[in-house]
Amino acid sequence: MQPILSARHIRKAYGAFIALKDISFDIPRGERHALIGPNGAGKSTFIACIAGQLPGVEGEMIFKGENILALPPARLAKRGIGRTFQISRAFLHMSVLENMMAAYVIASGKWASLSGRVYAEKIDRAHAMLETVGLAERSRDTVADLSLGDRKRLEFGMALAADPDLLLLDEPTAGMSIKERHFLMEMVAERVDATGKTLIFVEHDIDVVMKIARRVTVMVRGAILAQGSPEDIKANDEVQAVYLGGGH
Ligand SMILES: Nc1ncnc2c1ncn2[C@@H]1O[C@H](COP(=O)(O)OP(=O)(O)OP(=O)(O)O)[C@@H](O)[C@H]1O
Repeated sequence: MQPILSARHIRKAYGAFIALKDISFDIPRGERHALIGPNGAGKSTFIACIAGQLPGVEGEMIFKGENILALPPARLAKRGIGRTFQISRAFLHMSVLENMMAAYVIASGKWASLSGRVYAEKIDRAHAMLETVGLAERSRDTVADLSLGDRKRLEFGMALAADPDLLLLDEPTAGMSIKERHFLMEMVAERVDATGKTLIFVEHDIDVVMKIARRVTVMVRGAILAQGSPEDIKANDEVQAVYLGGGH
């Protein structure tokens, strides 16, 4: 099967510093793929390259057969690439339901002309998504009052509102307790599989990676060190030496 995403010789420099040296790999449709590696390896830079958030990226990023490297984030969203964003400060004092509604309105691209029927339909979808991400009981609460774990669930639900084919999550579990991390990522995996999406996520917790990823790419200093199943990666001596063994 044709991969949903093919990175070909991706190179990105910040001034004189080369953050991504020559990254090439394929992601099959429906895969749950983890990017791991020590701090500064280039994981976030690579995610930002796919999401169209960085200028001056060289190479080719083929998504569903089209080179998307020069496309701005809004066009990428339309083509089916989604990522989570932190809920901005201005929205923290709105309710959970209002934030989810906003995500549906933004995803539809119809800002100004919400007819009563369209509005009712979006409310229904927003309620259904809150149910899906386990926040139905919190719909009237203010986002600022949510726990970090619940806020991440909401951000994930908001990213799903655009129904992306490829979902990018950059350290979705950062700052969470071990229990919350597993709870969030099990829900993410279940949703990704149930809706036939493809997932690329950056994760530092190797236990979460082992449980959630079907395949893992290990990055070190802007290059790929290893790629394989979570079991292969854990057993790889080089990966143990530079990352998993704790010597980083
Ligand atoms: N805007 C920038 N300007 C200059 N250098 C940058 C910029 N953004 C990132 N870098 C550098 O590029 C390298 C890769 O950074 P990146 O954030 O992609 O790594 P990472 O693997 O995601 O690290 P972490 O796990 O710490 O988030 C780092 O050395 C970082 O300092």
